[in-house]
Amino acid sequence: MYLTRLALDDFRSWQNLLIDVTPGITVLYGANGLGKTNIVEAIEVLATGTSHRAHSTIPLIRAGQQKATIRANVINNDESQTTYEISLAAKGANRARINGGKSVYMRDVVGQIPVVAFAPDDQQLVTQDPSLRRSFINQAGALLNPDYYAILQQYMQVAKQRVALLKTLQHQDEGFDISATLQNLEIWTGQFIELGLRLTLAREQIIHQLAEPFTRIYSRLTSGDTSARIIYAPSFEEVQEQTPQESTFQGSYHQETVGSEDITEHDIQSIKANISEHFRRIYAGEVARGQNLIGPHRDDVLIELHGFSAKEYASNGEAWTLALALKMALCEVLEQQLQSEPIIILDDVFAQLDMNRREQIMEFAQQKTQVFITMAALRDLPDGMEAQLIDVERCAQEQIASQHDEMMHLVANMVKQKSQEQA
Ligand SMILES: Nc1ncnc2c1ncn2[C@@H]1O[C@H](COP(=O)(O)OP(=O)(O)OP(=O)(O)O)[C@@H](O)[C@H]1O
Repeated sequence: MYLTRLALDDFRSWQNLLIDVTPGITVLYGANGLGKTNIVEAIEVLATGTSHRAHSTIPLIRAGQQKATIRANVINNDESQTTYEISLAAKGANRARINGGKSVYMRDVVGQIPVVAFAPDDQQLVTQDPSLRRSFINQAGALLNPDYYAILQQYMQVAKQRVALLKTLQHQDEGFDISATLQNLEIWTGQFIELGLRLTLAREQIIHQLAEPFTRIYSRLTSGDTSARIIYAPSFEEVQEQTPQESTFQGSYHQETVGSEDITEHDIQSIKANISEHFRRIYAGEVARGQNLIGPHRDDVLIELHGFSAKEYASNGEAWTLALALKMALCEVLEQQLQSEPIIILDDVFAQLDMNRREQIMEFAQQKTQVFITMAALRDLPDGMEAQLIDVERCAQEQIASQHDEMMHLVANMVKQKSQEQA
């Protein structure tokens, strides 16, 4: 699968952009701040519904506008063509279209185009706080599990409603009859557990799929270090109790982790009952803080090296290689599951990485059907690499020229209207 055309309207810095691309390597080059990352970020958002550098839709929409549109023509494995389009709204629901048809949900488009992006700050996946690892697992989930994105959206919605109710309870005056609000909270808590558990089990399955290739690829990148592990750490500890994945912190590690497909209906009912019980214990604290104190929005993925937490112990170089192995593991799992190579994005990786890592990433990417590379200066292009070159400064100038034309057209129309009114 590969892209042949990308069109953006009011996405980040781009009022309008239209680029035609070919399979193989496409290099987007130009000075800092021209909008190169914005272009590849649009591909990532179209593929996964999210961006690794934005937590909401607002920053993705051009400043002062209400809506951003990303459109791409894709050639599928059977050589047919599909046009995918998503519209991100500053207010209200985001929408999507396939082949210019009727408006559909974002979830109908998300996951259709397999894309994995590599960036120099990927090592933060290992060293920084859990929200980055949750973003990674959400993107992986959107690509690997057709239900994942919809479950995540519903969970976030219910989590928001539940917080609103907790805050209402927090601010009730003494003597106020709170029984109706409590009843309401009970209903939302039930839904929160239901959706939260589905999300937790989906995430567990994704980490289960990634675990073996991650360890193997890390070993290959480091010429034989087999100690790298990823372990899912769900906020709903009740799931882990039911499906233990041993960490090397506590002793010997079992290569065979438990996937969510091994969990029976009986297990699920018992996990739900235990989570409900947990909520009863923390309920007063939730009201006091006005927050959902447990749930997948507090999950983490532990990354270990030599039995220690990589977040605390890994060197910069090790952290970068761990992150690289994680992204490459996702590519491998996607490839096996979809029988098609994912599209690869290498965002500004060449200028900032040492020669060894540049070579590792290039060797990997050069075998893929389509690769997008952004770079400030063409001199960073590895010697002998054949690529389609896109001058982003020229794209930006064309955009300014078309804005100018549009403005002149508007002014001309206004003058015409005025003179007609006077006549
Ligand atoms: N929502 C937005 N509306 C308007 N402009 C935006 C928006 N979001 C980002 N920008 C602008 O986009 C520009 C950055 O674009 P981008 O990150 O793609 O640059 P780049 O070409 O990749 O640069 P570098 O080589 O430094 O990484 C900045 O000037 C920023 O102000």
